[in-house]
Amino acid sequence: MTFFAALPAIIWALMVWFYPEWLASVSLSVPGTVSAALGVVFLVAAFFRQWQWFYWCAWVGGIYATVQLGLQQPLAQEEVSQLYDALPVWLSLSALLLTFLKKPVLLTGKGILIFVALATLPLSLLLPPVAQVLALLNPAEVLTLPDWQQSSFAIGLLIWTVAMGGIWATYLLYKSASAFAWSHWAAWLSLMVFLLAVQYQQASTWAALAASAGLLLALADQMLKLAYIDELTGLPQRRALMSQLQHLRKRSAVCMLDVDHFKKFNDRYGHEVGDQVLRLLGRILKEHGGFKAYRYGGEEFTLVFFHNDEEKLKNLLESVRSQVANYPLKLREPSRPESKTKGKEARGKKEKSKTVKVTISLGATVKEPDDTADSILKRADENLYSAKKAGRNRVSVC
Ligand SMILES: Nc1nc2c(ncn2[C@@H]2O[C@H](COP(=O)(O)OP(=O)(O)OP(=O)(O)O)[C@@H](O)[C@H]2O)c(=O)[nH]1
Repeated sequence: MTFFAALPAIIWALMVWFYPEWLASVSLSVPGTVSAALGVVFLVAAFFRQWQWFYWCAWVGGIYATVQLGLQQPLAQEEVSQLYDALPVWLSLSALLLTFLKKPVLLTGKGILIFVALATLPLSLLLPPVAQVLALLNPAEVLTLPDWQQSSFAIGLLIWTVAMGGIWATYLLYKSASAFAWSHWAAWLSLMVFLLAVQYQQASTWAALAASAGLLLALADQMLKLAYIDELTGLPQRRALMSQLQHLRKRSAVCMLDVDHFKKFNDRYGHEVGDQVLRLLGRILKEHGGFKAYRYGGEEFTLVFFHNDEEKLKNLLESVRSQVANYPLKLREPSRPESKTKGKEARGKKEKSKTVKVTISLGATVKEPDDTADSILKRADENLYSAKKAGRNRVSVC
């Protein structure tokens, strides 16, 4: 789903491919459209203190400014054509570097330096010697196949864009990347597509707008996650649950679930190991299927079922309970050696690990016609209490 941040770039690429005449016919006459779009991303990112977005805004802004200053004349001029050949190299190298660079917080010396460099370094391409060197590396030039020269697109550039874009997108899919990571790919793609569509009026403006829209969508996704997703387990949290419970279908059921003796567990193995248990539980619930899981708070989770078949409900909950109870959780020895020498000795030996098991109790109830969010949660909680009272590590449904 995080792929949606790339949609503006994809739409822009499809428009260039299928309806280039449409691009020529629509005039973006409002002055400063791109500055306004990047300004919105800046403002929203600053408001929510999402500094990482600033680097990509600077990257888009710097390249857009360079294009405006250097590429608005006929490509036949030598300096302009050198800049045109140098741009794909610059775009690709800097985008990859920025993706993999460990970025500091913006408001530090290093952060500000990187930000300023991203915004201003592309302007160095306007100096003929720099553009000349990069133009020599131009992969598009190397890949240009003479027979295809008649095409309206620069074929070498197209092959380069598809190849690099494809490898990058496969990597993002493989990594189940965030919307933010997709927005980087999208910003790069938007600007590469601009180079392919350089002959069309206002292509650079459309490209920068598509890149900004991708960044803004990724920012919206981040905001939703901050508001609705629990960081520790990756499950939706209480706010999302309450909104789901407001629109519960007629046939549904709710279950409250709680880790048994979690306080003792925390006291014995430490809070970090406790967190490990909660993360594991989150993963089991997410992967189990048959319900939607939420972290209610602390060591309590809520499951929402979209049916009210009690038999099916009991079987599912029993399956979750036994999966958790039988999961051997491997713990690293918590005690760290006091001295470096001891540490080395310890690392030389095989790392000791200990296996522990945790159990959960579950209380569920099916929806009644006049139930509210609070009343159904209260009944599920009472059933959870019964399961605890009956000895824990069990399911109570009624
Ligand atoms: N590690 C960790 N512990 C948490 C977190 N949230 C809540 N806890 C701990 O969960 C424990 C809950 O303890 P209790 O409510 O007494 O429940 P319990 O010990 O599980 O006992 P029963 O529910 O009766 O089986 C407390 O010690 C909290 O500090 C968290 O995010 N991480």
